[in-house]
Amino acid sequence: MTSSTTPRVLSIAGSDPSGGAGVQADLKSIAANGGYGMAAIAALTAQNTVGVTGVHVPPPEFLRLQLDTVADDIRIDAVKIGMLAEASVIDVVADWLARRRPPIVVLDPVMVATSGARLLAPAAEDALRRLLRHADVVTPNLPELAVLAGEPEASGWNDALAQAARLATEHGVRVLVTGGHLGGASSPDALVKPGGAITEFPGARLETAATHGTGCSLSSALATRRARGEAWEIAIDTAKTWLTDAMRAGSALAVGHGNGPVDHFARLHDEQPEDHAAAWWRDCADIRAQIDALPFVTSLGDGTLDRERFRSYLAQDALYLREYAKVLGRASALAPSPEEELFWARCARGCLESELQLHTSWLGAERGGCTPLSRVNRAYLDHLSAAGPDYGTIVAAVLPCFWIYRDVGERLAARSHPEHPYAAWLATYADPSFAESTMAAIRWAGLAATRTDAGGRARMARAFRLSAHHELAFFAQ
Ligand SMILES: Nc1ncnc2c1ncn2[C@@H]1O[C@H](COP(=O)(O)OP(=O)(O)O)[C@@H](O)[C@H]1O
Ligand SMILES: Cc1ncc(COP(=O)(O)OP(=O)(O)O)c(N)n1
Repeated sequence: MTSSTTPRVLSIAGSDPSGGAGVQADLKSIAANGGYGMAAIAALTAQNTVGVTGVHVPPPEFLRLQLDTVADDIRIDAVKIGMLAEASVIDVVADWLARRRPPIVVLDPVMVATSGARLLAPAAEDALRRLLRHADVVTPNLPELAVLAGEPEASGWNDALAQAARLATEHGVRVLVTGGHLGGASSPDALVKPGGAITEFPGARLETAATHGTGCSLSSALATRRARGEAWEIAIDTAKTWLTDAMRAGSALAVGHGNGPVDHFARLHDEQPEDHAAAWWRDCADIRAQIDALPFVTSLGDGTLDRERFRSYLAQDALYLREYAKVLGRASALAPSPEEELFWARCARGCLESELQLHTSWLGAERGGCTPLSRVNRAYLDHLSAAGPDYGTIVAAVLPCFWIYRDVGERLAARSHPEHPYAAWLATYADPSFAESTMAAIRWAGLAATRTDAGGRARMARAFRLSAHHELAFFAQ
């Protein structure tokens, strides 16, 4: 059997037949954030967007059977725990975690629905506190935080942070306190660690009724993103940004008459990673047309390019690649997931190998020193080194080098023939592994655009276009 990089995420929670909260929301959230979702049902509710009309708790032993049966067959990378309803159910989950704990456990301590209905028996609150020691992160809203801490509800955000710090330290668990129940213009969240270290995630409050299941959706997105290798702080940031987009799009779903669901797949409708990259590509069509028309490119294609001119291009290319590799190294260091980290690191290595190859096969043995860096090359490299400081802007800035080189190279390679004076060089453009790397770089840069906000996307678009300008100047020098 082959192994997959798609994390398998199990929700242990209650069912919401209206699809906005509970396991139904969890499964959508897990899928929308790049995981494979599974669900063991701890309780059933009869509810809609207006309220809860009933709760039914199946025998806890049947939950134990669901959990063991799934774990007997499937590697579980992360668990998200939601509504557990009663102490006997919580005890089954605690016992299962003690026996077969998956590496990541996110606990959403569901107690009361927005509509006011109780989803946890008051007598089960102690059992839920005992479950905290099995979790990596617990994600209470303000009323839930107060119950877990055994204190009155916090009167403001600073009060909530202090309460979360006490809870985190007492139980040795990270607390992601969510600010949806705060009044005012903002809806911040904060990660509070045992010992009291706080990382805040600011957020503007949206004026929307699409708030049903926000806590469920956030906690399962967080479990999924962490299982994809993002550090806790990055995973919270990306999950919250995703949820905000899903909430914003929720009202357009027009589901129900009360507090409607979020649109978990809002990005599927209107924001594919490829869409961003395609827009940047379209936006530099004028620059690409100028590159195609350059004497250097046309004469390389028809074989009339002057030898010295070609050699000087290769010498600048070699100098460029050494510095470009360092920028790719920065992208790797800032990458939010291990896959991206590895990808950019491999590209950096590939550049250094190509630079070496240029010397061994085309330029002669000596590296550096002989050919001075041209003014045009310096300007391009300065632009790349100054890109950032965020990951998205750096990967947008490095992308045109992949993409334009691949695009121009494809057409040049097609003009080659056995007698072509540059046939050996044109053959390097047809390397399928470079085509694959280019596709992957486009995908990762596009994904970075979906993770950031409008300002970040504008910076990425500018960085891409500016790099395309430098590509033009590089070919023209
Ligand atoms: N009106 C809103 N605008 C923006 N974000 C919100 C809003 N309401 C809730 N959120 C966010 O949704 C997530 C869940 O929040 P919260 O309402 O505190 O939990 P729960 O749904 O468990 O009651 C948090 O990230 C919170 O900041
Ligand atoms: C079955 C089920 N589980 C959990 C909830 C509560 O959802 P949550 O996201 O915490 O908040 P609201 O939907 O109540 O705003 C639920 N309603 N049903």
